[in-house]
Amino acid sequence: MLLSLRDVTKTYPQAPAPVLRGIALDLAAGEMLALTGESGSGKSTLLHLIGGLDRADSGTIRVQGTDLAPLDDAGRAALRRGTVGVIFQQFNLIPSLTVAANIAFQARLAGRHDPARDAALAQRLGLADHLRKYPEQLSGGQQQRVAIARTLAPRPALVLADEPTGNLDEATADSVLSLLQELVAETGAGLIMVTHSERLAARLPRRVHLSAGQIA
Ligand SMILES: Nc1ncnc2c1ncn2[C@@H]1O[C@H](COP(=O)(O)OP(=O)(O)OP(=O)(O)O)[C@@H](O)[C@H]1O
Repeated sequence: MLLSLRDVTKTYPQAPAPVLRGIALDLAAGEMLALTGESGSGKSTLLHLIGGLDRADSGTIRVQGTDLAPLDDAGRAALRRGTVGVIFQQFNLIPSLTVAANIAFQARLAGRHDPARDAALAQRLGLADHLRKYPEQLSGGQQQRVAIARTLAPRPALVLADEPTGNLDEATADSVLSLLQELVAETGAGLIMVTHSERLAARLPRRVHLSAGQIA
């Protein structure tokens, strides 16, 4: 199993109640899942735990069989460099780097930089004519396509996307999600995408709905 969660619980310090309770979830390689739920239901928190950006209080999270609980910060960072790729709503590109250098960034950190892979991704994502530009010179849709290329370049086994099209208009969101799905499918990775949009959730084969910190 690519991803396996059992009885995962999380309470933020000073919070009156747990934000996640008894979460169990399996995701197989190649599976794509939409994570929905109302604002504050714990979607981003769950994604952060899976990506090793934060720690669960109890329960187990395994990525490709590796339990995240005993990993130190370096171990978690290594997981995000190579195995788990994260795409954010705000793109999070590095403003001082060109598009080409942004695309290469993650794979370089992972020691897996492959210029041919970068070129192929740039071509597929319609970025080939923008490689020498800087992020601020691109539209939102173009910036998110750069972020997708950066995340997919090292061939992560699991892609986590937190409202990846939340800052884009409907038509741009549709085309960016199509590209993301196609490219993830080609690598056989798993995908978990947080979305508020019924329309976008319906495009993924599987949906998990969070309600008040539990899977409904
Ligand atoms: N770092 C934090 N410290 C304390 N409380 C937090 C923290 N991050 C989130 N929370 C709280 O945890 C709950 C769940 O937040 P989370 O961001 O996971 O929800 P969400 O479902 O992703 O919401 P949204 O759809 O609005 O992004 C909320 O009540 C939020 O206020």
